[in-house]
Amino acid sequence: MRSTEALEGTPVLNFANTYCNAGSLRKASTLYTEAIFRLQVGGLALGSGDGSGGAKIPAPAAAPAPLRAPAARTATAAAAAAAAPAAAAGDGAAPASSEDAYSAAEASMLQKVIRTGLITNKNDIEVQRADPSSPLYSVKSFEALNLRPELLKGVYAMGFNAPSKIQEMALPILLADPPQNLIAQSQSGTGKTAAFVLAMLSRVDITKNYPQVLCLSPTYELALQTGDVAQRMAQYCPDIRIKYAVRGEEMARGAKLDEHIIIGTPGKVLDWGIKFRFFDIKKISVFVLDEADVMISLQGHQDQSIRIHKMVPKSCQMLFFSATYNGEVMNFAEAIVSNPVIIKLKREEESLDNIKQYYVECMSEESKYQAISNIYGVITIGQAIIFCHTKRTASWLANKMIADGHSVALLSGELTVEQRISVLDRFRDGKEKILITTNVLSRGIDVEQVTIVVNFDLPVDQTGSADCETYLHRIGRTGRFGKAGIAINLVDGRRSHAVLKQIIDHFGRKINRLDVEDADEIERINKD
Ligand SMILES: Nc1ncnc2c1ncn2[C@@H]1O[C@H](COP(=O)(O)OP(=O)(O)OP(=O)(O)O)[C@@H](O)[C@H]1O
Repeated sequence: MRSTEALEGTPVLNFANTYCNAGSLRKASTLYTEAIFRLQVGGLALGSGDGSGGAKIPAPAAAPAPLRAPAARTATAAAAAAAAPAAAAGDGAAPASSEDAYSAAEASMLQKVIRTGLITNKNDIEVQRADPSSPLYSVKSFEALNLRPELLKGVYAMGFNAPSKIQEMALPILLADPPQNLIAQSQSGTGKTAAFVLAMLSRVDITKNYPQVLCLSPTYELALQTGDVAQRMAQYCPDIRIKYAVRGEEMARGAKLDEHIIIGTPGKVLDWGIKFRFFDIKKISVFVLDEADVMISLQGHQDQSIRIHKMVPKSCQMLFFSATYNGEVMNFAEAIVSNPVIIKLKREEESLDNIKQYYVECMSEESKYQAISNIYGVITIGQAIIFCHTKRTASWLANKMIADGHSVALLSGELTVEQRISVLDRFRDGKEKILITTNVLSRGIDVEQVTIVVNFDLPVDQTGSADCETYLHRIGRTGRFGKAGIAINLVDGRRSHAVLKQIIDHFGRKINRLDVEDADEIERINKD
């Protein structure tokens, strides 16, 4: 992961490291936010309504065109006039250079930061069992699991009343005696981490002062996040000790770990377990691979994870968890985990059913901006995400909106993971109402409170054709879980019209035209 490494050694990270090691990434991310603001890391334009949040604000110039009646609640007239991004001007569908490559682990981390609760999934669970003779259980309550009372108390203290769908099926397997191996897949936010953390904690034998449970995470941040869940769940079990094996954590030569649980990244765990022998890997009885697809894919940490996997004893319980597994990775997982039970929670199909889609005819980048101003002038919008094709357009738009008095967060691919986390943290907490972003946020991230998604530029692939999958992911950010959402597509020029038509044809859904100079019409989109 590029960014955290690059920041290591800076005051920002050292300060936050100290905090993270105390076990709370959430607190750390707040510190990052503050530290980042102080240091004004280049490229981050993040502002509040008064424009004082460190944003780069261009000087005001042109006023926006007025709305037709009843224009009583027009947007602030002091529009800024930063130079419009030339590359995109006149045709929002231009296939400008792609940016924002980000890893599945980063996406998962951002997801965890922005999500506030459990995602309830009504879809079916598929269970494949290697040993058909052993019966299948599911639990409807945490009491039924016969947990230590202190652990049960911790689960309830976290606000968990009943197991989630995946937990119903996974927990009996995780806690089974004799232990069973498990490969589990279910979408992000469905309670996987909580499930395996509960298993990790309940498997600890506190009479033995050495590591018994090893949990591997692909990144420093994810390891800390998992540790944070473990510490909260074990808040009434002070006798259970957890150690992070992540960068920044150092041990004296010859020292031995007496913690029960190690949560860490593969490189550090290899160093500690094999090179320095700070713990005896042969005594590990539970091995958890979080984000298993990243950990065992060829592009991921396969070599290191497999080396560790090979060192743990055969009798060790193997638990692989992931939101996704591609076919190859699943085959590989099945090959290295003996007799696994495989649980899959089918993903709820993203659908356009409860999203009202509109397009707005625009002449230029400026008129796209005007369209947004007019909409904001008429209806009250909770939180919105605006997608741009390039980071240049995104930062141009952010500057203009900030200058217009909006509270705007900007998230683009050039930000470090810490910066992205802090931006999302603030947006989730409602500190900014508008999030302007590129495709960095289009996939996999659930922002529950978003009511409007604006495609400032329609999503296109390398050839300039409609990227319908990305379109679905983007507008799927709104209208989740039965709530109605609104998607507005700003269209300028021949090419972007052609892209819009491809999207309409692809989904077979009408996208209505919205006249943003007619306040009545704008008001109606909020009511229909
Ligand atoms: N049984 C439960 N009841 C209520 N909330 C829960 C329950 N289990 C987990 N949660 C909460 O739901 C959210 C998502 O849970 P969790 O992080 O375990 O999901 P996940 O599937 O591991 O997600 P990801 O794939 O992003 O890692 C968290 O805020 C967690 O505290």
